[in-house]
Amino acid sequence: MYLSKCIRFCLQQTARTVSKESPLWKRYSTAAVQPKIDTSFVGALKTIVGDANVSTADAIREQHGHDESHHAVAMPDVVVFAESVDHVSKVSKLCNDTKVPLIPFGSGTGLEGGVNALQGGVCLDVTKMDQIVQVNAEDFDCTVQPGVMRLGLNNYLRDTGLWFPIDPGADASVCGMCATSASGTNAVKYGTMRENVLNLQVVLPDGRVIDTAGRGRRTKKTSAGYNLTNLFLGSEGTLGTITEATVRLYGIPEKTISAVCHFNEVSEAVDTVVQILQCGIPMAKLEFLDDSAIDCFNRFCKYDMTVAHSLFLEFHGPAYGLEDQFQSVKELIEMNNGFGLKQASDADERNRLWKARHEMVWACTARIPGSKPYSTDVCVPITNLPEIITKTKQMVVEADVIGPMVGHVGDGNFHIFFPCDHSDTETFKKIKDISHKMAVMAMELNGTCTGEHGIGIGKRDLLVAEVGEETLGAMKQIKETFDPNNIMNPGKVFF
Ligand SMILES: Cc1cc2c(cc1C)N(C[C@H](O)[C@H](O)[C@H](O)COP(=O)(O)OP(=O)(O)OC[C@H]1O[C@@H](n3cnc4c(N)ncnc43)[C@H](O)[C@@H]1O)c1[nH]c(=O)[nH]c(=O)c1N2
Ligand SMILES: O=C(O)C(=O)Cc1ccccc1
Ligand SMILES: [Mn+2]
Repeated sequence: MYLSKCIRFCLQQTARTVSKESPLWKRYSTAAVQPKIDTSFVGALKTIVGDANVSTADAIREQHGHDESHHAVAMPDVVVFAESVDHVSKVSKLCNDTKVPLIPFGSGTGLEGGVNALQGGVCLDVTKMDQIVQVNAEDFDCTVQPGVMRLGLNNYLRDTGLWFPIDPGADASVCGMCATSASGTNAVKYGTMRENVLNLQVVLPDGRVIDTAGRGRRTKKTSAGYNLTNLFLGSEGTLGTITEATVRLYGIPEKTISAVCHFNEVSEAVDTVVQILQCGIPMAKLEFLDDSAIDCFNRFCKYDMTVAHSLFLEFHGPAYGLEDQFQSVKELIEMNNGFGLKQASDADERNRLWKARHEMVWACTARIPGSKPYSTDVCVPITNLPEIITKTKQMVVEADVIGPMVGHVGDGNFHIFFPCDHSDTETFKKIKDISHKMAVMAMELNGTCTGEHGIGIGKRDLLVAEVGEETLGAMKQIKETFDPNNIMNPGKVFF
């Protein structure tokens, strides 16, 4: 009760209603940066990284001025392609000395407008730094530069029998995934980036290069000082540029079982999930798709899957015992009136099943040509999932908008995939309203407004409601300590 009162109070205080006039924002906001980008500044950049690595071409700036989300394009003044840590360090120092915004760019697959250059400035594209620095196969870890993509890393690792399991739907850069604290369908078993990063090399805005756990450290455990690694996970380019990540790896499971089943009621599907987790069955993936999501991907991928609320399940492990886990889950599905349980018979069928899941974003945006995804991304403790899912589904039906529901329900995390077209102002208003109500409801249920996509531009007004005014103040102090000139991705996370 107290929590919910506090959240309502905070929301009244935030930008949604009182915007930057709030005393809260006056107290904590950092001064806006005025870009000073002229020919001599561009010349200085060229001296650092070479002429070919600096671009002011409109097409390149446009490409770097947005991610995959619906947020309006905001072009940087100039795009710089770094080829080394030294480049990143010198460019950062130049921007800091001249108070020019600096926005790190991974692969632009973010969903909260993270790379959009709200105040112009320099977009620092790190994709050319694409070396896998080290693989310590026996220790189950590896170190990568910021241009290494998760799928490329897994291709490289295949012969070692190891893999990196964190799997946001897009093929993102591993360091970009650090920056947003990403996760995906495998988080139920393997966790998110927070549980899987051992060390980060970061270039601070003034050009200093630090290793968050100390140079070369890659232990599973450490009690040495503050956890700076975790500070940079989810920092969304606002504290520094990540130039190396040391991440955990896992053995490719000996056996994998994938399956799908259906339910007539949302509540039956979600109750099944809660019971599977409460029984301690070690699932690898546990994904929910509602009837409207299945309908979308049947149309998009020309599938003929039963149009009903569905659970997509996967088990990883040694061959011994895995079938028993499946049988236990089967019983729970039957107890909750689930039907049509079907195991993928081979790797091809399994890939087909999961490809369909990962195509969902595009299947939904295809429903409204020209639309872009609007990210809703709430996460609650698992016992509160049935309530929020049921109420959210009701809101979407009542508003009569296209809004398929897809959830990493094994983590208490789910999305409504709203295809968003800004020119349809009436629908946009409805989408915004449902999204806001979902976030408030999640917070009232001890959850978060973003389980995996981040705050970016879209959820800045919710951050204070989520963490409270004092905690937001502490976050702002950290920001000011690392980035006193507010050059790092200004306007993101905080107003
Ligand atoms: C179809 C589809 C499906 C999904 C998703 C996207 C899409 C298009 N995502 C979102 C996205 O893939 C995820 O946020 C990635 O972590 C973004 O990585 P990029 O390399 O693309 O970062 P991108 O370049 O988009 O940058 C994102 C943010 O990180 C910062 N940044 C990037 N690289 C940095 C670096 N080296 N140092 C410091 N800051 C840096 C940027 O400044 C920005 O603020 C997702 N996510 C998820 O968690 N779960 C999911 O299920 C999905 N699913
Ligand atoms: O597919 C997912 O799991 C995502 O996180 C992608 C997503 C979620 C919500 C809106 C758009 C894209
Ligand atoms: Mn997701």
